[in-house]
Amino acid sequence: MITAYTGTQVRAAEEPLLADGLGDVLMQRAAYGLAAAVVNELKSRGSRLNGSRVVVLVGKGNNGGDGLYAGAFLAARGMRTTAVLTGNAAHPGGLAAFERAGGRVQRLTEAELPALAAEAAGADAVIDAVLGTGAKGGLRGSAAHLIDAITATRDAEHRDGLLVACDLPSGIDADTGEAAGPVLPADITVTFGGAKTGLLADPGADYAGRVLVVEIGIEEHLPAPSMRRLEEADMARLLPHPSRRAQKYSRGVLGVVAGSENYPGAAVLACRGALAAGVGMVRYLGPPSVADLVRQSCPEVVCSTGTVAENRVQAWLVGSGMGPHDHEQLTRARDAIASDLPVVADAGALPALPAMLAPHVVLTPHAGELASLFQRLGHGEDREAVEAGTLAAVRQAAVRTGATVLLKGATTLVAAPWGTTFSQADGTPWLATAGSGDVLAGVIGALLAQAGADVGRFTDLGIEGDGRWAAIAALGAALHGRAGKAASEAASGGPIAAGGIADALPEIWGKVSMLSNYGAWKRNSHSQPLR
Ligand SMILES: NC(=O)C1=CN([C@@H]2O[C@H](COP(=O)(O)OP(=O)(O)OC[C@H]3O[C@@H](n4cnc5c(N)ncnc54)[C@H](O)[C@@H]3O)[C@@H](O)[C@H]2O)[C@@H](O)CC1
Ligand SMILES: [K+]
Repeated sequence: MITAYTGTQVRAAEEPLLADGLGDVLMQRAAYGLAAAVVNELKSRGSRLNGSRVVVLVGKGNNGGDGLYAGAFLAARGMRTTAVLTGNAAHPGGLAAFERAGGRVQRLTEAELPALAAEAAGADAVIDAVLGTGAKGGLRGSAAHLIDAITATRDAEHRDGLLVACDLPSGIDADTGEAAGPVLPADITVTFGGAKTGLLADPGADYAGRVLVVEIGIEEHLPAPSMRRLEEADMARLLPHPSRRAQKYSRGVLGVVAGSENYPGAAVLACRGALAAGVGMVRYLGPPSVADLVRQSCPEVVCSTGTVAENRVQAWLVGSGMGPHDHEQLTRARDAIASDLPVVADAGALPALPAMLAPHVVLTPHAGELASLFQRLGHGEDREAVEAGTLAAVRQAAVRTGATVLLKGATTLVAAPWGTTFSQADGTPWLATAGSGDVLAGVIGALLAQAGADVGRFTDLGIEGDGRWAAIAALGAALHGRAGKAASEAASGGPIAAGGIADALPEIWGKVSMLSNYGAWKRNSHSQPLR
């Protein structure tokens, strides 16, 4: 599991060591990890280290101190290293070490700015150490102008020197991932003690590139993470496995209220997603013409008639491919939400939600749908505002609705109404295709239907109480993302259609389970009932 923390959490974890006078030791560890990452990356690019040109952009705080000590390590390895001091001061110990190692120091002035920007744009590597967790707002003044000029020159001259962010890209909010000004987009972010939440939420994640965590000795003082990302081993532990005596009803039945005369395909894709994700049975409720199509496309699905109350299921999926005029379907969606069973509410169900929901209701909006939801709740965020602050938006939506909210995007975020947040980035941009969300809703619905009463697999991972609904939604996003990626890879990196995501999913599930000893134990352990 990748865990992430707010800047405040990391700084609090540093406190006991700072009190013991270990501040400089922490900084040297951080700087050494940063320098090592630069060296490794330059080597993997085939660059010669000796004589290569490195520019360190240095702010006046400890982030700049990290950058200066890292620059000193690199200068000592024979790199031609320049530190550009963007503030009116610099970390004294770091500056002295940098100069001792033979680094060149330049103060940023308006007159020098164009030459320094050109030097940085043409360098083999730039270390961005202007602002870290102590930043208040984004880059301003000459530091902001310098970043703009470096970006413009790199673009104009097609330069691709390595860009490395020290702890986080300067100007990104460590907690929220918001960017309040220009930001240099990094190839790698080397972050210290633990990932910062802002690196795992867009737009911060967009600017961070690959995130490497360097241990500096504060880790045992960190509290419970403020954000988590499920990796393969976690997925394997959370995936349900049928017990030897399982039968279709005990494995979970998902009721699907989706599709309409206008969008019949959404019902099919939602059912295909559910069937691929281990559910015992799918029951479909909807207009007869859509039911016919579902029967033809997925003969495994049982098409039922009647009301929600008349159909026995363990969870509901409602809303995919439904519009505001599909009154009968909307009534079913509302009844399902009121049923006390776990529900995934997608697309057309989102405008029909009651004011207050519960965490076992999982909403799956994209940014535009979340903005509409906010507007109905009487708050003004538009789509742009949601995209500029995805983490704050998803958390607010969860708090305001009381539901678990999954915000779809390049980085998918899931927030429980209190506490737990997940960030998954398992997919490929090819997943942005019509019907992809219907498959995702089906996958999450199937996992909700299989949730049962076994909370042990969640608490084993430190996920308590109602946080498990968010974990299930994150697991669904992880499976969906990886299946999409696998489908594209099977097409040599080419495009995928939504149905292909469902087709690729069982193999992903199998591989994830197989790679985990826990999964193997669970499959072979006949005395362990699922539910
Ligand atoms: N505290 C510690 O012991 C450690 C800190 N580390 C590094 O220290 C960083 C945090 O250091 P600091 O608390 O000094 O904070 P920063 O280095 O992030 O920045 C704080 C300084 O920048 C100024 N500043 C804040 N916002 C600004 C803005 N928008 N424009 C211009 N100047 C602004 C502040 O007045 C202050 O002087 C971490 O990100 C990490 O890189 C690491 O060395 C590990 C150990
Ligand atoms: K930085």
